[in-house]
Amino acid sequence: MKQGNVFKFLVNGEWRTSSTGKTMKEVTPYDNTEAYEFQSCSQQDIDDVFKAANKAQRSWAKTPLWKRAEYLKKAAAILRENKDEIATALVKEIAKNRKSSVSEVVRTADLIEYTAEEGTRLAGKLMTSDSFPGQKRDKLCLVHRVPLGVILCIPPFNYPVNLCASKVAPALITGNSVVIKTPSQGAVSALYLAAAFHLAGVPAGVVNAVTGKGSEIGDFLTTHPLVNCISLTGGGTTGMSVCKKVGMIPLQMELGGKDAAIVLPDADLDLAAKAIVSGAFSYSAQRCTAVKIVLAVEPIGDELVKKVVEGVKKLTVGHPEDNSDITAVINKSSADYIESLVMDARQKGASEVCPYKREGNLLWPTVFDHVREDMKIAWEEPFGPVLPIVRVKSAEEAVEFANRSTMGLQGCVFTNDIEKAIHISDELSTGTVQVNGQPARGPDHFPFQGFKDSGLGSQGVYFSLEAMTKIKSTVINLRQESYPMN
Ligand SMILES: NC(=O)C1=CN([C@@H]2O[C@H](COP(=O)(O)OP(=O)(O)OC[C@H]3O[C@@H](n4cnc5c(N)ncnc54)[C@H](OP(=O)(O)O)[C@@H]3O)[C@@H](O)[C@H]2O)C=CC1
Ligand SMILES: O=C(O)[C@H](O)COP(=O)(O)O
Repeated sequence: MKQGNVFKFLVNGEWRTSSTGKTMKEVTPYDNTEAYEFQSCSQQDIDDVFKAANKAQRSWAKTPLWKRAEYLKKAAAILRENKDEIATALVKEIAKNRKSSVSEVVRTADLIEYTAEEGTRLAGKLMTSDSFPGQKRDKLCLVHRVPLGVILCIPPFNYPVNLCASKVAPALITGNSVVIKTPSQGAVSALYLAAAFHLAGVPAGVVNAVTGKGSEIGDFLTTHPLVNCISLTGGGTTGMSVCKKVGMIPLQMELGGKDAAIVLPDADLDLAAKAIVSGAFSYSAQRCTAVKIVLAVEPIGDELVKKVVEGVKKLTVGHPEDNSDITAVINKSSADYIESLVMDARQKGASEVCPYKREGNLLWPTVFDHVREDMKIAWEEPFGPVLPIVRVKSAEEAVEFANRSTMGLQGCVFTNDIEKAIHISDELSTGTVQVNGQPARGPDHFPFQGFKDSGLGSQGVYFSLEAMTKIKSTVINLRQESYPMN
């Protein structure tokens, strides 16, 4: 998959260099040294990839389901065998700490195996006409779930292996072929995922992967006539712009979040503080499901803030190879953006209870208390280690505040009163509400969806299987009614 140190792209079962000979280089987030070099795919390359995917799909769809499942299981085993090498790529490309990088690979193998199993159970159904008023039982409807065709899978930088597999595995088991557009930061990690399917013996053209900048090849990819579905995880701006450009094809969009943690006065504050620290700062808060705002219902504000600050002080800051909790954010422009939110909150008088500090792209975990709604940090998604805390007077005020966000991915509520928790869950405009726990996508078979600007459709193994298939029915019109008897 590479020539010298330069990685190739995967087309029709073959690792190739770009037709233009153009490559691009990627630097590590933590010291700006070269991480990898890979192909900058041209429109010609992309055309070749779609043609191959389109051609391979029909025979793949006719491959028995048990056999497709075997390929997936083999790919999962290959990932497990190579978890350390793939983790090295994750460490270098996206500065995820080593332990979390290894778990991303293992979690991905689990996800692929689970998808293989679940996919073999995805059955159609038989419907009969006599259940509808006035009808006789003279029509049998065979309802099948059929593949969509070629799925364009676009993962983000923060889970280039796992969020790629969460699209590829359900697509393959349901008989689709895939074109992976790797994220520019994280491209090699995603290529390793493609390589696992290639090495597992998946037929040529079924799994393809292109590399190149989204800003250069994104439009050509997403508007290509041979794309039958796009599954994208990324920022709201990217998602929205893709939605506006593509025609009438199914879309699965997992976009940004501004997940709120609502802490009620009767909550177990130790539990809440622990979940908030872990939820807000894991992988330096570069998770769509990170806790991005705390709404502390008085009078527990002071006590909660004290416990959160104690937890934050225990976080380690440094190099991903040292398993630091906080590592460099993805690039300079991200660090600059986060800093601009910090300066805005500082200037407008928020209390900096865990102070901001920066060395290059490494940002120390920062907590602002007494954040007000005129501060940008109350609404924006920093995608970096800065946590705003807002004091509110009631649960109703907390819900109203959270619902003013344009995003609606997840939210969480801490309380010992399950009735109140259910009521708040009913009221929050988010795809998921966690009770007494931090927001999280996993376990990966749970449904995962955003309301409002946070997305379109649902992910999660079974829900992705549904998303990557469509219903086809064959109606058998009988000359006489059919009532099977014992
Ligand atoms: N809801 C969820 O599940 C998740 C949401 N996110 C959100 O993603 C953002 C951070 O991830 P990040 O990777 O920076 O997001 P981006 O939106 O910048 O990129 C996501 C993916 O889209 C590609 N892309 C960029 N422009 C286009 C285009 N015009 N057409 C097609 N593809 C394009 C990128 O390629 P390239 O890298 O080459 O630009 C990348 O592969 C945050 O806002 C975060 O909340 C992240 C993870 C999960
Ligand atoms: O990409 C993301 O940020 C995720 O979908 C979040 O996944 P996680 O909750 O497992 O970190």
